[in-house]
Amino acid sequence: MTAQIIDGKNFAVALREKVAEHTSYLKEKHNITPGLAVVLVGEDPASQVYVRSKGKQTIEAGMNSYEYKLSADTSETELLTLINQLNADTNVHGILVQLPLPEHLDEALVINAIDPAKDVDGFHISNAGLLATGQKAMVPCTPLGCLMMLREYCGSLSGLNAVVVGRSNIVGKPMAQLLLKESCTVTIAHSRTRNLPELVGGADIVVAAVGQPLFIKGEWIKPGATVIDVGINRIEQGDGMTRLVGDVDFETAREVAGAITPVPGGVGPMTIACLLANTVTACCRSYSLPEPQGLTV
Ligand SMILES: Nc1nc2c(c(=O)[nH]1)N[C@@H](CN(C=O)c1ccc(C(=O)N[C@@H](CCC(=O)O)C(=O)O)cc1)CN2
Repeated sequence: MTAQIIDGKNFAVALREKVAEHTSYLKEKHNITPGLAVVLVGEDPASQVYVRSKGKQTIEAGMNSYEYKLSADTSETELLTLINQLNADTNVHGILVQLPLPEHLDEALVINAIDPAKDVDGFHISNAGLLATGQKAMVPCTPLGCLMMLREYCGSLSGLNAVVVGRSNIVGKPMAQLLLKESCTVTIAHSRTRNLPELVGGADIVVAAVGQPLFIKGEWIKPGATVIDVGINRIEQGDGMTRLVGDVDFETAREVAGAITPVPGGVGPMTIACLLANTVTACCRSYSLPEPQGLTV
């Protein structure tokens, strides 16, 4: 059996279309344009690419994009002052601070300074708590994108065994909460888990977010399982070139799985599409307008 490839690029195109449709509805019916502010501190090359892409896709969806590029030596006070200004700005419905931050900045302090209603990354402690208690939250973009694709491929997830490999606040933990909310039986594993091949072997759904290239092997996977690979790792090819791979050994896994996301072109494109979706959701909530179907869970 060769797995069906879950094409995240197609999913992202469809989601961005929904976002653009609702944005134009908000403009026409309510004279509101959703606005997203993205803050980048420093010159990390990958972050610069992601931030550029976020700005471009925000504008393409018809929303307002506000970019703030701060030098790597920006102080915590300067960054918090900017966040407070954005919190108070009624044209800004979503605020995002690109991660990772330079080491001298306290990530938790910075994230928790964002107004939770504008926290379109869903990283604020209030949103994490709301999600963990099954209440309406801003849902982190990468897990949200994974869940949207899983629902489409598996239909009902109720009763399925799901293993999330990875325990980060950004992906692993919220992913596990979302799957639990879908009535999956969820196991959170990580790089130190002792019987990982055995656990993965019992899973109908495997979400790999461990941050280690090719960590999960095809022979661990249960035949027919759905595999979602969140990893984005650049590895040396041997000829001086680098190649992007996930946390799953795609070539062996695709021979066993029922469906699998590739890297690149799987989860990654959905992350930015979900960010746009969260911005529209945050905008609607801020005006107590009905939320559009299909932009969140
Ligand atoms: N504040 C945030 N910081 C970071 C997040 C986040 O969600 N919020 N996630 C990542 C980076 N990221 C978005 O910010 C992101 C990563 C990857 C992709 C993507 O489309 N990847 C492509 C491959 C791209 C490449 O060639 O390098 C793919 O997988 O197909 C989009 C967004 C960390 N920081």
